[in-house]
Amino acid sequence: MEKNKFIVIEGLDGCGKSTQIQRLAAALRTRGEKVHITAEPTNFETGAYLRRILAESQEKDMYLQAALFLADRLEHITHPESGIARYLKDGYTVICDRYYYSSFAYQGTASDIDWVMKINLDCAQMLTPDLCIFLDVNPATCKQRIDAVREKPELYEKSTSLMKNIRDNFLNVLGRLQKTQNIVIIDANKGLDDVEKEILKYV
Ligand SMILES: Nc1ncnc2c1ncn2[C@@H]1O[C@H](COP(=O)(O)OP(=O)(O)O)[C@@H](O)[C@H]1O
Ligand SMILES: Cc1cn([C@H]2C[C@H](O)[C@@H](COP(=O)(O)OP(=O)(O)O)O2)c(=O)[nH]c1=O
Repeated sequence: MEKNKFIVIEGLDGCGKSTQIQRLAAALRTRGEKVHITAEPTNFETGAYLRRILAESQEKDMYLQAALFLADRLEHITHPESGIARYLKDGYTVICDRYYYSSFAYQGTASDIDWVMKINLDCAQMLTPDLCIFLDVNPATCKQRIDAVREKPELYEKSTSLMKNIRDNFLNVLGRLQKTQNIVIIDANKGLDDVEKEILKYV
């Protein structure tokens, strides 16, 4: 893969995104690439507000949530100093922990998934990733991993059945988008080294 690419890593909470992003970044840096790691929700104001909603499991309308994630995403792309577009322009490979695919899967559980896709994909300044890798892990395994490290589960970590619905949404939406976007689904129910090797085949 050429330099200066926008790579998104997606998957359920606890699927291993953060761990694999660190490993991928290290591998790309060894190849001499400049790498910027980033995540959604962001640390900007809307992202911080969203993290509070998630941590406190606040009752919020799904359409409102989808709009807030979109607002956070727009700032994430366009922020003049630390936005994704700025890093890409400066020659970095950008690796992003979650992007609009998460809005489709999570906010799509209790709202109109097509509306969530429309507001995101129609958005004038929205950047299409060069590659999206979905780490597909059994929801029960993800739930066990989360419960092992969290005192209190967040909004979307409350039950294996909710996580199963989110996985189904991911697979549905990614299947639809695979026709027009570069999307790879990896069986990530394996050891860390095996998953890393599989990811590197596509990057
Ligand atoms: N392939 C794997 N096998 C076993 N444990 C894993 C694997 N990948 C990640 N983990 C563990 O699962 C937990 C969640 O991983 P993390 O990378 O934080 O996931 P995420 O960022 O997707 O929430 C961590 O404790 C991590 O060490
Ligand atoms: C980007 C995004 C995240 N989310 C949710 C998924 C996760 O449950 C949560 C936080 O994501 P994440 O930071 O990956 O989880 P954690 O740091 O707790 O391991 O935000 C959405 O619901 N919609 C979105 O558009």
